[in-house]
Amino acid sequence: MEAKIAPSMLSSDFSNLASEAHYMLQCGADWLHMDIMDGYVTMLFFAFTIPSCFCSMNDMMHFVPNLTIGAPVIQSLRKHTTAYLDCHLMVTNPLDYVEPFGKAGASGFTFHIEASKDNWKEIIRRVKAAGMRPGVSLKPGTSVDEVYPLIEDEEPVQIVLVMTVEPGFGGQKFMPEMMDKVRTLRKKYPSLDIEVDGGLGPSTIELAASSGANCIVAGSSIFGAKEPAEVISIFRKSVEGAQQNKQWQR
Ligand SMILES: O=C(CO)[C@H](O)[C@H](O)COP(=O)(O)O
Repeated sequence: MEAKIAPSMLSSDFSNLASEAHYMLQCGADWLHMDIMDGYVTMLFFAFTIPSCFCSMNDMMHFVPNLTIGAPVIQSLRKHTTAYLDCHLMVTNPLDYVEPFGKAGASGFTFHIEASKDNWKEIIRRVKAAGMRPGVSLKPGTSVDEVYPLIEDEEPVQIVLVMTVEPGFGGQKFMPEMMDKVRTLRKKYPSLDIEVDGGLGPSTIELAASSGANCIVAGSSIFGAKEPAEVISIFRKSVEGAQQNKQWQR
């Protein structure tokens, strides 16, 4: 599988998003990874202040404890680049976001299995109808077999994003135990795009690549480097080497 290196724009300077995006592409990035988080700080506020008769529990639940960007930012960035915008939706109701993200110009729409147990078929159908590439992500505590039905469906997801940290924040420590999921997926689905996200850097890329990941998301290690192009190049070499030798089979 082809290597796709996707800097996480969560670590960029949001006040200069377009120029940061151009810089990453100049440094050799294939995709730009956009983290969409719905933030549950407000949920606690609302839970204590709004009587439950005004909104359902589902309306109050949010997926991650951080609030980032939404479709308007994707729409603004799209005016400045034709790059593949790899959108990772860490939100409670992914179906509500499909049309706005399609219209905004998102390229990939990756939603969480934990937030879509009842409606993933409908989400995939609408993502494709909106012209985006569907993907599914799983949190560290979720078993990998939960995503098999979405890969084996007649309208399948085209990428699986294995979280290697708890979703919510950049700069966390890579969880090597998640590599069992990556190896299992790679052995079962040799031509699937498998993405890893969280704590990837020069010291963790070999393990991720040799387990079978071909799409690499990294924020701190790329944006924090003196030479981001060098880090991107290290990632690419690791993935290409591992894919050539099929290292996960050993
Ligand atoms: O999805 C994310 C957090 O939920 C980020 O994309 C991820 O953590 C990347 O950041 P870093 O490379 O700094 O760990």
